[in-house]
Amino acid sequence: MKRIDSEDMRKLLKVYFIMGSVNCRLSPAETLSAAADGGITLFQFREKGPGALTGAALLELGQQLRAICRDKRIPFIVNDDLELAVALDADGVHVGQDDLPARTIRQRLGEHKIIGVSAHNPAEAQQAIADGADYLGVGPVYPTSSKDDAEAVQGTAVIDTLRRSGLNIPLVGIGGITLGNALPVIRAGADGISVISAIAGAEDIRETARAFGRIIQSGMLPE
Ligand SMILES: Cc1ncc(COP(=O)(O)OP(=O)(O)O)c(N)n1
Ligand SMILES: Cc1nc(C(=O)O)sc1CCOP(=O)(O)O
Ligand SMILES: [Mg+2]
Repeated sequence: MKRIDSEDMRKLLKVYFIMGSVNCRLSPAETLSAAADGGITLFQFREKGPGALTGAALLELGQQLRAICRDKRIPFIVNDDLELAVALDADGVHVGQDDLPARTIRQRLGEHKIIGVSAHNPAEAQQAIADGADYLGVGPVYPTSSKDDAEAVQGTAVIDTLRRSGLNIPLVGIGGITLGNALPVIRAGADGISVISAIAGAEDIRETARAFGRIIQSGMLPE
């Protein structure tokens, strides 16, 4: 099978929800189901941070969330962990600058799986593309409390810089994105937004996911 087409990838990035058990107010299954009903377009299982599950419990949760994504027809991406991704037959893997190189992931998974890479500047982005990335995650755009070791806040300027350097790869902004500040991320050149807390911690998860979709689709804030 062949690599995902760039235009299909851009569509998947529109409302990219990321979470693990530590991010959830409700159970992870309830959280993901509600977000899926609200129209998220892509999901990343990121079981990370204090209290994160390991071993059999990690695998069990992964299987549960994987099944929900299959049922709702949402591609399922695993963060960092290539072996977990293989065990869960994930649709792809996301890696950062301190993780396994995208080239290694591509060699192991083949052409048909989705590979995302975090990039913070044009040099990292160019390397990711050369290594076979299908999309970039760029951030933190705004201050975030969901990642202890996040880089310095970059604002939307980092996305603008990447686009002005001529990069046309599908790209998603990440870090501190909310319904109130998502639009400038898109206007700077991102194809979508990637969110943990604004959806996982929302009072109404389904409606919040839906509202992100409306903003990204219309390029406008709701009335
Ligand atoms: C879509 C997306 N973008 C960026 C990241 C961050 O990846 P990384 O820098 O490897 O940090 P961790 O998430 O592993 O802590 C991401 N996960 N997803
Ligand atoms: C997982 C992650 N990566 C980041 C990066 O900058 O690469 S910021 C981040 C956390 C995003 O969570 P929230 O939407 O709650 O701010
Ligand atoms: Mg990582």
